[in-house]
Amino acid sequence: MTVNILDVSLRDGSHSVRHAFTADQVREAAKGMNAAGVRYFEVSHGDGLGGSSLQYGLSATDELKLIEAAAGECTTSEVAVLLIPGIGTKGDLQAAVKAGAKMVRVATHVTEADVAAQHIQLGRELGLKTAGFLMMSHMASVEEIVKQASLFESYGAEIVYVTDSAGAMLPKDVTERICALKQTLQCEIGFHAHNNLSMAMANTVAAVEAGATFIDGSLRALGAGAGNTQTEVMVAVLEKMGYETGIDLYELIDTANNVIAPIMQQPQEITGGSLILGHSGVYSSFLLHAQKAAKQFGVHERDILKQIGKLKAVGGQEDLIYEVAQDLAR
Ligand SMILES: CC[C@H](O)CC(=O)C(=O)O
Ligand SMILES: [Mn+2]
Repeated sequence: MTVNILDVSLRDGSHSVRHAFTADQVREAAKGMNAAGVRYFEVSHGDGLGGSSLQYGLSATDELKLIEAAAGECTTSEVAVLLIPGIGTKGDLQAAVKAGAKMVRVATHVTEADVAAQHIQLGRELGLKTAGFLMMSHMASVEEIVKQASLFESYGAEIVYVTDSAGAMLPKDVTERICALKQTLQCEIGFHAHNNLSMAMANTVAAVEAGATFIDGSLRALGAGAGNTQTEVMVAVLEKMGYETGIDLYELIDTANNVIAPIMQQPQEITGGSLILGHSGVYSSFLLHAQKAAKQFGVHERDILKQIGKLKAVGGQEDLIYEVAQDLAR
């Protein structure tokens, strides 16, 4: 049995380093992942193509330069990009392909797959490996996820991901969703975790056991909030479970330790803030915005995050974090 691992250190990790990756850092990480046999790894702003902005955070280096740097190191690996319709455009995807991208994951809020039709179709027309990525999957019922995933499949997605953006799911939530998708869809199923409740590895194991064949991880867990399932640990766990990953564990550990660890701006751990992300069901990428707003308005980050969870804020509503902080300060 084979599990395809897609590493998101150079995309989800962009949130964690405040979008400050340099071309040299990306080149070194890409070189290491290619040598280790990682089939796909994602490169772009944390919020996907076109994400560099005041709203989401400005990139230190143009993401097309990062994609080019990564693609230049690939002999067997392929560079993936994330595209959130409305943040990135079809033009951004075409430019990413010119820079060397071979795969696209079109991401929408879990109840809004219909906004992805033309982007998924374009991905297929461009010859890319094309996936749909249902963000904040904890917010929808199993029936709703099946409905939305079926839309992705009908547009041409070859893989549909259940994405635990808030790190709020428990293994039984993952099992239910992946099993229902396996029963209904023909395409492959993927899973993306965040470790805010320390459930990333348990959820990943649940996903694979339920039939998911594409799994995300990041080296040293570099990602938003408490980070993702740690790729090098996941490779070891999957090997012990008897799955083929095609990855050389030692090469991957060396890349994690020698390239990714020195880039990290803070330890990738479960802090009070990231714990509340998982507990209240808040987007992992909201954490650093909440910390900034907390400082600016003299309130506690966890009060902001708890309120954001109550408001059921979704990606794109980062400005609400500052409004909530201002209200709390009053
Ligand atoms: C804001 C985009 C987000 O980081 C995508 C993702 O990785 C997730 O929803 O977990
Ligand atoms: Mn993520």
